[in-house]
Amino acid sequence: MTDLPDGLRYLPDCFDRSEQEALVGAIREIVADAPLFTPAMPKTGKEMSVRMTNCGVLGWVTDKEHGYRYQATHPATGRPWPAIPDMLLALWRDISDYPHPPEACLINFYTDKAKMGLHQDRDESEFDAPVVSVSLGDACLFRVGGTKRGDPTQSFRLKSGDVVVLGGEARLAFHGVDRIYPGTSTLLKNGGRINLTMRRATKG
Ligand SMILES: O=C(O)CCC(=O)C(=O)O
Ligand SMILES: [Fe+2]
Repeated sequence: MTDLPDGLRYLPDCFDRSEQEALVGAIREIVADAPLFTPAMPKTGKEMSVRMTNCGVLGWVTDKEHGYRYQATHPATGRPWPAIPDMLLALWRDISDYPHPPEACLINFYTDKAKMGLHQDRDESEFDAPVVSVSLGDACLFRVGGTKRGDPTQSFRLKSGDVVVLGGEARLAFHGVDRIYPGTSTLLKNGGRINLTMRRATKG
């Protein structure tokens, strides 16, 4: 991990165990109101291996018909997304270096076999704000490269309580999750990994 792209910050152990437990409690409440759904790729309709939901005034969704987008309501219930928990807003205030709050917090749930292909987060119209990512539960192998798909990549392990910031030059860095390491955390009763990414979708 000698030369991480400029603007990528890795903040290990940002949340201690009791804070992680509090976050999981808050996520459980969110999921009770805004159930996990299975996202599908635009056009092909191929389902992703993660399940997801959101909190915030906007949420990121995707389906075969309408593709990647942010919207104010849950695709299945039609209800507004629940609020972003205060602990996450506090993290954003502390580390985002951006003067407005995040609008969306995407919640990804990975089972043992789930992964996420290399991609850029570019459905936002504000790239001055970073994407702030929190990992909970089982560790994963995270891959990050440059701003072009073919750029060299490097991989490192993210564990429960770690935070990654994709900002500055790295805001549009390609990244993905190659694999989950089952049984590496006791945080989630049934195992798996939760990733939270706070995003600003519109200009402040
Ligand atoms: O799970 C992760 O660590 C990354 C998630 C991600 O890149 C995304 O939701 O766009
Ligand atoms: Fe991403």
